Amino acid sequence: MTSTTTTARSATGSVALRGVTKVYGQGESAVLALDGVSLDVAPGEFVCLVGASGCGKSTLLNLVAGLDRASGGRIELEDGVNPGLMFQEPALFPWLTVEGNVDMPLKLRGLPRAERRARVAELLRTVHLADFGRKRPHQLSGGMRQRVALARTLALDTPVLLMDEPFGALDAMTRDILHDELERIWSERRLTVLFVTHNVREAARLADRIILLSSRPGRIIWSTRVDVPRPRRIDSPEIATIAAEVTDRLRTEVGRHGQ
Ligand SMILES: Nc1ncnc2c1ncn2[C@@H]1O[C@H](COP(=O)(O)OP(=O)(O)OP(=O)(O)O)[C@@H](O)[C@H]1O
Repeated sequence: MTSTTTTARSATGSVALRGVTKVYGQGESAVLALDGVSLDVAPGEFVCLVGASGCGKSTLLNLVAGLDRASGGRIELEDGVNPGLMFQEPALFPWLTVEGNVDMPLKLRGLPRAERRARVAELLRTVHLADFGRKRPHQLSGGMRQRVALARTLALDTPVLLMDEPFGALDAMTRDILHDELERIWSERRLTVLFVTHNVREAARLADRIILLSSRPGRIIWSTRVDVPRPRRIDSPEIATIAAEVTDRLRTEVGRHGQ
C-alpha cells in the first residue's frame, strides 16, 4: 500500500486486494474478520459490498482507506492515491460553516486561498448547495449534511471513493435523490467507488458489480454484474429482480450461520 500523502490527479483509481486477511485481537479472543479476500476493482467501476452484519464490510473499507493494517495479504492502490472515506454519519465540524468544512481538506493540502475559494464554490455547485455555504451543519437536513460530506470528500481530489452506508440514516426519498446525485458525480469524475450497504435494492440501483461477503469470517462467496442501463430507477422491475436474487443469496448465507 502506498504511504504518500499527496493525491495523484492522473491516477485512474484501480484497487486490488490480494488474499487480504484481518484478525482482531490475539489468542483465544482473536476474531478472524476477513479471510483471504481477493478483489480487483477496475478504474471507474462502482462496486457494492453486501453481507450480513459483522461479515467484515467496514473492516475491508478501513483497510483500503489505510485506517488499519491487514494481518495478511496486500492492498494495492496506485502511487499517491489516498482514498476518500464517507460514513453514515457525515462527521462535519459543527463549529465551521459549510464552506469551512469543504475548505478543510484544501487547506490541509496547502492550496492558496484564491484557488481554495474557487474550488469550494465549484464543489458546492456540484452537490447543489451553492446557496448554503454560510450555513452551519445544524441548520441543514440530514441529506444536505451528507452532500457537504460528499463535497468535502471530493475536495481530496482522489479517484477512489470508499462509502460505508453513507445513506443508511436517510429517508427513502432523500436517498433516492442522493443516488441520482452520486451516480452523476461518479460518472462525470470517473471515480472508482467501493460502497458498503445493507440495502440490496440500493446495491442493485448503484452498482456495476455486487459482491457478497460470507458471515464471519468474511470471504467473497458470490458476485454479479448489474447490466441494467443507466440512469436506473430503484423501483424498476429490473432492479427488483436483481435485488431479489441478492436477497436470496444473503438469506441462504445468514441461514447457514443461524443468525
Ligand atoms: N476493533 C475491533 N476489535 C475486535 N473485533 C472487531 C473490531 N472491529 C470489528 N470487529 C469484529 O470483526 C467483525 C467484522 O466487523 P465489521 O464491522 O467489519 O463488520 P460489518 O460487516 O461492517 O458489520 P455491520 O454490517 O454490522 O456494520 C465483527 O465480528 C466485529 O465484531
